[in-house]
Amino acid sequence: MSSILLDRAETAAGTEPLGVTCRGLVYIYRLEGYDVVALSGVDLDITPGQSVALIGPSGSGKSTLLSLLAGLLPPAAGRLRVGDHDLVKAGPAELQRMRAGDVGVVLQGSERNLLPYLSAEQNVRFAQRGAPAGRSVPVPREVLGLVGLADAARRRPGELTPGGRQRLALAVGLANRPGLLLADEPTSQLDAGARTEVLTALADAHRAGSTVVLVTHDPDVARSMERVITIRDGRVGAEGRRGEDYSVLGRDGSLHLPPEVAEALGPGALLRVEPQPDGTLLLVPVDRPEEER
Ligand SMILES: Nc1ncnc2c1ncn2[C@@H]1O[C@H](COP(=O)(O)OP(=O)(O)OP(=O)(O)O)[C@@H](O)[C@H]1O
Repeated sequence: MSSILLDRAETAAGTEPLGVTCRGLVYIYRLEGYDVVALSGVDLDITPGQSVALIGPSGSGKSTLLSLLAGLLPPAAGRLRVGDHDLVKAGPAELQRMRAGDVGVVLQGSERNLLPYLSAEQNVRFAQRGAPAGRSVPVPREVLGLVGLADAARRRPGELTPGGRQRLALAVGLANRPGLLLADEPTSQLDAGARTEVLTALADAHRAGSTVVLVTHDPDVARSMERVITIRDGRVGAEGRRGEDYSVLGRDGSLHLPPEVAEALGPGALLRVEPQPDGTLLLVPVDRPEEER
């Protein structure tokens, strides 16, 4: 797959990779009669240029977090910065400008990102029409080349394979050379070959200078990212880096154990915490006193 945008020095102003800072981020869906707390205090830093997978059980808050990063949902509490944008203070005009230039969003399901009656090239051009004044955008065929669709510029989404459509959705997300690319389940419902195509396109986009954050249920896709963040019960519960797993201490002092460990111990298990001379911590399960059983 080709490689326009590969030289960061050549990228235009505003296309530097963007970082993300979340502090105590809360989001609540307010329904008639009751509230659903989807995010309950997310603390997360993503440095510019990182590639990050958000994984976790269904309903844990991954898509909600991605929507907040995209400025599509407003935080109920906490702090959220994407590059220079303070998403707590930003008004609708700034959020729209951000999505039109700095942040590319690929929604779940390729068809939600594409206009079916336009060719691949026209879809990319359509996404470029909102680019901020002064932003130099690549010609659509170059963006298509980045996702391996240089030869499909005249085809409509319906004439592409499922993997091709998903790569076109990525091209639309990359149309304005965003510093942050957000993608929700970009490989779901694809066969192994198409999944590899999409992963290659994502890797090329990452190398070209975008920070990449994606939501996935696919462990192979997650492993292809530099960091794997596990969202549990609306907050960051664990993190994986270079094949090593870490638990993350919550701001309320709570600690999620790996699910298989938590399941083996059972809820309410009593653990003695023993700091070790080498700086590690030992958690020792102990029996509850007779009178508590
Ligand atoms: N539009 C909505 N209205 C009300 N509640 C919602 C809405 N969208 C999500 N939720 C609830 O918010 C919580 C988090 O949902 P979210 O979709 O962010 O989780 P997820 O980890 O992305 O799940 P999945 O992996 O199934 O997509 C869940 O309890 C869900 O039921």
